[in-house]
Amino acid sequence: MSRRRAPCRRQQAAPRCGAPSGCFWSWYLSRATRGLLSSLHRVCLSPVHRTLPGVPLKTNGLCCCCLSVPSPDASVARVMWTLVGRGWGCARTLARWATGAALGPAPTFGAAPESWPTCRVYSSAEFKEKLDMSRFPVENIRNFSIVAHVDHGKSTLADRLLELTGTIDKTKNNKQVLDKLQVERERGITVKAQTASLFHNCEGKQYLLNLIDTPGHVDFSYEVSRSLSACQGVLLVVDANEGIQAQTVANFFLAFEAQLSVIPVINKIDLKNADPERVENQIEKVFDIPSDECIKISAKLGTNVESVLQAVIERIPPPKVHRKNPLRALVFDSTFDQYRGVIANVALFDGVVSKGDKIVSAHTQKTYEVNEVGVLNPNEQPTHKLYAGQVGYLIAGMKNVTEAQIGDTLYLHKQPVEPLPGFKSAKPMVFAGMYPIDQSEYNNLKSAIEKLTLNDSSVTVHRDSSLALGAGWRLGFLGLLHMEVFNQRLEQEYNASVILTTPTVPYKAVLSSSKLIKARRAVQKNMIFIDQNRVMLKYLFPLNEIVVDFYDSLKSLSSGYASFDYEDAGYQTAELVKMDILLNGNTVEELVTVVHKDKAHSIGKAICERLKDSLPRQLFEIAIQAAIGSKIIARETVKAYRKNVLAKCYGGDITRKMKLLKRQAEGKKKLRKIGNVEVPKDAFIKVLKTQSSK
Ligand SMILES: Nc1nc2c(ncn2[C@@H]2O[C@H](COP(=O)(O)OP(=O)(O)OP(=O)(O)O)[C@@H](O)[C@H]2O)c(=O)[nH]1
Repeated sequence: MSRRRAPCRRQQAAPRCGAPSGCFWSWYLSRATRGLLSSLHRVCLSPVHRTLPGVPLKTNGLCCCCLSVPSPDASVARVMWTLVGRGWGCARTLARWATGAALGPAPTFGAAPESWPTCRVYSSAEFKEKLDMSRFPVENIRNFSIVAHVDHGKSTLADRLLELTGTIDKTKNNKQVLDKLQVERERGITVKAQTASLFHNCEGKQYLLNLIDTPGHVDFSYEVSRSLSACQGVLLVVDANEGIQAQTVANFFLAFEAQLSVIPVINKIDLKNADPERVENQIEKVFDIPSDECIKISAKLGTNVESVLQAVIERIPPPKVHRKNPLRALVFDSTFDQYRGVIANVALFDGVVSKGDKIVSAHTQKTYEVNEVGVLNPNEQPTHKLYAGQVGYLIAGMKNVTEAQIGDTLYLHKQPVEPLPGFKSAKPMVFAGMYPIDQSEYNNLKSAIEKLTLNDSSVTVHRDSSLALGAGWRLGFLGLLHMEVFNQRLEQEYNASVILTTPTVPYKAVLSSSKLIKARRAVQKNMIFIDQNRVMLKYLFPLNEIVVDFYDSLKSLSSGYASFDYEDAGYQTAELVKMDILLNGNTVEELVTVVHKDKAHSIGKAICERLKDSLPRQLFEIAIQAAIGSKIIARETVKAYRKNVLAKCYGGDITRKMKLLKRQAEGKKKLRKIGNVEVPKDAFIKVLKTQSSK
């Protein structure tokens, strides 16, 4: 007897009813509760929905319609009809889920209950209206960055702006939401500029506010300068207690040179020691901005943050762009997604771009088809099109990281345009060698470095190799923190472990045996009094003196009050020496360093001591020496020793002896021979670590 199986849910006829009835919604909920609720969550979080009168958001992402009606079925129905009635096609998505129509034709809606708004059926084209960015004419767009000195509250202010515009919920967990990277969360600093598009309703007009939260530390200033290219204004945030600091000045001048509107925002007015009036005076004196233009806020408590939004609309001009011209889009940032390829952040200076368009990269001249365009809200939110003046993202099947250059111009196929100026390339200040711990990991590490440098284009990469550490790269960074963060991101985001060699700075050497070069210490260039308590000092320093621990020493000496910024002042003559490390008279190439003459002895001694601790004793004595030219400045000795692996084998079994000797021979393969001395790889790593901590 054949058994008939009960029809599965998908085979059951989906109810097609007009007004939501009990059975319709029960079926709907039982079938796709999870998917539905997550969809509903998005709907309710959508700023569009937020603007519906009488539908305020609740903290868990659902709107009050969902929460205020006792029965979940009824609440879902109510949300759907409310949305439909207001003309938002997202109800169609709900209906698709409700009837299983994602697998078949879209459902037809009948009349809504009398007390609810009238509904209509949306075609799929109309459905896309929700994300139709054409509803933001150029005059309703404001593109701005938040810039400040470290910890003055940029990310906290960004949180409040996201909350005020309904982009995120106001919950305890929503802190520094634009600091998305693990390294940012762990270190509590921003290292990567992040974009968010906010939809804001002001006096009956819908505004599109594109906000870029930037890092404050000097090592990431390249992120700031790039972000400013997509903006017409900046919020210059100044701590009401600390006042103007080094990066405040540096960032102001970046914005000033780019001719952007600057809105000074004095933050942390809630602090006990806050003195906003003093900071106002500083701002007037140093930047020549009238003190009445300063907005005093507490980003933490949300005090007066609405005035910031108002000022953004009133004081920052809309972008000057032409939508009717052919597309001209600047790639100002990009990331790599292993499934979708390169995701390029673009600012549109002219024209329109939509899914399906054929675009060309001015840099590579390659043509691509656009798979997706959208805005960051703050997560990716696909849109139908992006228009000139807007900032968003674009995915166009670029699978290779070298195809998406930051600063590149994208244009439509067969409609070439003059490329945008792009960006000045970053000038690395600190260099270090990077090697895989295990050479078999070389290709994986190569791919990881390529992907990460796509997201951090200020790092320079050149291939390098070392006899001790194998094939690797020579990387250039903007500072020591930048180097540490890059290394940490490699580990956290790409699961790569690497050996980083001593950070060094670039030198220009005149190769002459007789010429000695006169040393130069820091030279004071000028001194400006910002107010009664603050002074700005300018010095010319040897770069090597400041990259490693200068910042920390300055902070501890001044109890945290002094701040520091630097820029490249070109090459200067200095009394530098090349220090060799010798093992039994043979130079160890990996440990050759350039050091200041006065520090050569202490550094040489430390390296010799560490090498002595790391070298295994061998059959002969090993002399470890630090030398400048032919002059030995430090020496350590490793005493002779013979390890007799057969010592414990008394007579007998020859196979056991062979095994022990074989194991010893294998161990020796991991050693590098310098002259007659065998050096394990670990020894190099330990010594290089000492040098970097010096
Ligand atoms: N009391 C007080 N603290 C604030 C206020 N705004 C920010 N903070 C605190 O200041 C610290 C730094 O805030 P962030 O928003 O991370 O500063 P940031 O400028 O983004 O920092 P970086 O991106 O690393 O330069 C955090 O501990 C915040 O809680 C404020 O208005 N009042």
